[in-house]
Amino acid sequence: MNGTRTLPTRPSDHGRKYSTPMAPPFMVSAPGKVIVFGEHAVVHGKAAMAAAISLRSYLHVTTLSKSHRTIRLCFPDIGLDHTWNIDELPWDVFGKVLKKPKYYDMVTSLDEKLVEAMRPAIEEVAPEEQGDKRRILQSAASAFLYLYLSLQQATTPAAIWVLRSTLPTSAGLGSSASVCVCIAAALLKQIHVLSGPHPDQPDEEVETQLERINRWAFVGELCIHGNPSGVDNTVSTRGKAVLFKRTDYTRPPQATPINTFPELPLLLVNTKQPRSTSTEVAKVGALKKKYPDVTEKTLDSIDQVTMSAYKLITSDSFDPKSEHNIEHLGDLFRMNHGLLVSLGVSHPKLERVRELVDYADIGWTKLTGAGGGGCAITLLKDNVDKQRIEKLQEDFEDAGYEEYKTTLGGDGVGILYPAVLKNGSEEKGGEEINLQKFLNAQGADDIERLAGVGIREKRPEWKFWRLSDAN
Ligand SMILES: Nc1ncnc2c1ncn2[C@@H]1O[C@H](COP(=O)(O)OP(=O)(O)OP(=O)(O)O)[C@@H](O)[C@H]1O
Ligand SMILES: C[C@@](O)(CCO)CC(=O)[O-]
Repeated sequence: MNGTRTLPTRPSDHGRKYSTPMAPPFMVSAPGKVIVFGEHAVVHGKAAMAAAISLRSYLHVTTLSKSHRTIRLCFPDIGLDHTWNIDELPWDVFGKVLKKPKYYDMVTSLDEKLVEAMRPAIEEVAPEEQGDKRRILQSAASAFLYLYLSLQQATTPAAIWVLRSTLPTSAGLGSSASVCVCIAAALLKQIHVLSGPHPDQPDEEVETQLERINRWAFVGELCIHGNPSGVDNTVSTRGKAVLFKRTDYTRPPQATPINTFPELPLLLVNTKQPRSTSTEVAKVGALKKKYPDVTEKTLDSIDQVTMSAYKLITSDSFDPKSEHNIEHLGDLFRMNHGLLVSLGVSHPKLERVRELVDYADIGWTKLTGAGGGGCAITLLKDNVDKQRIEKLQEDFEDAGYEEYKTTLGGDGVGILYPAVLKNGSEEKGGEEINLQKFLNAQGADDIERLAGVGIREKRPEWKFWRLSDAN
């Protein structure tokens, strides 16, 4: 069954009085991330340091009445609009063939039998598309379907899922992880196994909810990436900044919150060179197979760079305004980038960013995320002349690159339940973000204006699972 364009309406779209006990439309949002140190090495059990950014994905879920039996996925950023008939999905594979995992289980690999059973439903997604475009659409659809079949029942109500992101897709800023966190959180919310979020929730309970969401987001990442370390979904779920390490994939990773993550003067530039994380990760895997000793040593060196940066920024004497400290961190940026180049995951367009920054002599640059294109981050030197930054920004524009303004270390996954904002008015009811409004938003600015989390203004209706020491 393919994309129907008309949107079924609920009995009452205007007020919030529903004539049936249907769940109201709700939203989930999760941030992207920058990896400050340690990408790729982290896939091989070394440490990585990453921070959430203010660019985010937003998922809107509308439950339909019992007369509908469809699940529609509408992900306009990537051109996906597909509808499945719920009763035609392979629900029977679980139970008959496989043991259905519990919502609290830790799933660390995909079950080939379920992947196989899902295949016909995935094959019918975007059959008219070819190559990379098809892969992008089908991988997003598989992440959703795998989680949907794992967490829901055949009796699940019909629904429309619309996802829009202010993050660039496939650019190293964790777009896939933020999508997977949104999907995992929304599915868990729908089956009523998430408590909160509410302000006085004890830390232990907050941890349980975050862990639950993160585990399933990781399964979504397995569908998109193949071999994720879990750092992206962990930062996207928890927000702020973490030092992450995973040596044993059958156990939860170590994720040490960095509560004192400094406000660093960073430029974030997208080369707009498309690439896929799974390809870049596979490249390093192949290199390690070919040259095990040398590659392992390179990965160990990245680990040392990451740990050295961690020690530096968590030391009591670290001051982001200190020229000496920033130079130290900058040197570590340069070393980390050089090691990534030697692993073969840079790209001429990323090297061009580094070159332009080096010529301007205003900071230190490294690729961020999987590389092969995508984004670079530049740590700016102290007291850099404004004109030199402006000239550099012109050079970036001339090269066809895009710079993003973002802040580091914001909130992780959040929920807006129901999808209603008061928007400064005390009027009863407030303003509902209905499906059509969400679909009509034009681009990132409009999405943020309509539903944005903590960027333009504090929106108290959005709720987050916050740990007491991370506020
Ligand atoms: N806005 C979006 N809507 C729907 N699916 C998306 C969206 N953004 C990303 N995706 C899914 O995530 C995939 C991109 O994941 P990929 O890991 O290659 O890039 P990334 O997560 O942006 O980069 P990195 O892993 O280096 O941070 C896409 O192929 C698509 O399946
Ligand atoms: C390249 C990589 O290290 C980071 C991608 O953002 C892959 C991963 O950790 O899953």
